[in-house]
Amino acid sequence: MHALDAYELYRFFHIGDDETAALRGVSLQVCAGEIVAVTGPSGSGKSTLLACLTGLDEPDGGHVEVAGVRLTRRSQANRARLRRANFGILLQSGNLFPHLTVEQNVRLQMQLAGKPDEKRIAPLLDSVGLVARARALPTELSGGETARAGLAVALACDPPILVADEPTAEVDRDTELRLIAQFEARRAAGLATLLATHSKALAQRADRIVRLKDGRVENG
Ligand SMILES: Nc1ncnc2c1ncn2[C@@H]1O[C@H](COP(=O)(O)OP(=O)(O)OP(=O)(O)O)[C@@H](O)[C@H]1O
Repeated sequence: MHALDAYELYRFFHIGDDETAALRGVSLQVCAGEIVAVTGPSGSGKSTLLACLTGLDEPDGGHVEVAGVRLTRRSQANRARLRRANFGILLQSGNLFPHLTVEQNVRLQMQLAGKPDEKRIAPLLDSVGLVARARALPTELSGGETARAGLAVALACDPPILVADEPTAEVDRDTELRLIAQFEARRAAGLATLLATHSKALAQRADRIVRLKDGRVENG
């Protein structure tokens, strides 16, 4: 059984009379212990795909299964329950509460999942290179630091599936290597990781690359 399965996803956006087909029949699978990179030019549908895969957006066609359970076409509450149980999510819209520090955001995420673990917070922040910024508020972070703080929140409960949009955006080479090590540790632990990225270095370390172009998988 796959950790994550998407079948023939379609997503259309309408603005006035204009229609954008953001996803046009995208299928993909991610197994436990696998890192999959989604690449493609700006506007090819990566973020839309990640939102549909995590149930934050509803595809217009096709469906998504998480650990063999259908996620699509369920109530918001059911989707939220499945999301909480299965995913750690970092999307471009961000996942940080603005009035809480980085450390407090991570702690809250653990508490919400019913898995408080004070001892894990410092090592987790260290693994994303943010120990020195633990007490900073999101408004005090750079773009790259914000992405890494969001990644720490997404990783807080060792989710079975990590879905991250541009997790290494705006980071230097050393920090990127540190984040790659984090994803590889997930692979070794048998956890699934799906990353949308423009980074060649990151994509090269994935087990598989899914290339999107104009809402379709190019190499499927
Ligand atoms: N809420 C929306 N309303 C209208 N159009 C949208 C919406 N979200 C995405 N789109 C359009 O759908 C297409 C795919 O967008 P998407 O953000 O998924 O691409 P992307 O590959 O993630 O791009 P980037 O690499 O720049 O983040 C684009 O043409 C975009 O303009």
